[in-house]
Amino acid sequence: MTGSAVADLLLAVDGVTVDFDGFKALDNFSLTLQRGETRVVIGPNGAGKSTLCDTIIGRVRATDGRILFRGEDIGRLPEQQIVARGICRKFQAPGVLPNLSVADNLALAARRDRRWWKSFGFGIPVGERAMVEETLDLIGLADRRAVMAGLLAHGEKQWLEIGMVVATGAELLLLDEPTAGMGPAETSRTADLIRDLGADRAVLVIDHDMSFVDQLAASVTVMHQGRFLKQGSVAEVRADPEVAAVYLGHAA
Ligand SMILES: Nc1ncnc2c1ncn2[C@@H]1O[C@H](COP(=O)(O)OP(=O)(O)OP(=O)(O)O)[C@@H](O)[C@H]1O
Repeated sequence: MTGSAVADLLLAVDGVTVDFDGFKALDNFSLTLQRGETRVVIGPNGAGKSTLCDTIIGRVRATDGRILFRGEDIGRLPEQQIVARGICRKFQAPGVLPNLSVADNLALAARRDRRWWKSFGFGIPVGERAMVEETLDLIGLADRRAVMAGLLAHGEKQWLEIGMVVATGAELLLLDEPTAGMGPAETSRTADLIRDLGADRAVLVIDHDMSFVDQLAASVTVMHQGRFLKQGSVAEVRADPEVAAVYLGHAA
């Protein structure tokens, strides 16, 4: 590996096993992500995709193996410290605050001082305000900034939540089924948004929707029974008979 490739290595999941009382939800699983890379993780139900995200964010502990973020072993850190290091996860269900405006939801996410209730009434610091403006443009909701988040359409709520992950300043974004419940037009806009998330971050996406995965045009990792099965382009993965047997066969 060249020096710059090492410098750009953001995440290394290295031989991780998660053993739930003898059942291996992850089994010697490895994956690396460079800065600027988007990776989609697919696999049939129970393949271990959520457990992978849970383990990266510190909700589940690896029984074996290491998780390195920017070279630091984060495998034993509590979740808040992992988030403070620059990893943020968006869950499938939207988690926006419905009675706050779009801009205020982003402002909360952008807060460096997490004791936001102490300072929320005293205005938003300049750097955080800039982050809110940047994120509003990125997620295409600038003209909806004053709308209460609870009044947004389903797709808009999902984009706001992706924006909230971005506004934390995280370098590694974990997106769990960002297109859940969306129609084709919203799905396609979500693919555009994720592609736009920028060269400075890394994005790990879990999704079942192959048309969305196609549109993302990102590298795909296929998991099966907690193990790495294949990695390649969507076309390579689609053409792979082993993948067809374990994943596409189930999905059809
Ligand atoms: N806390 C737990 N205790 C025991 N088994 C668990 C636990 N969490 C997950 N598992 C099991 O580990 C396996 C992997 O689950 P996981 O949710 O990571 O799969 P997944 O690929 O995300 O599946 P899906 O696509 O259905 O969400 C499953 O068989 C699941 O039942």
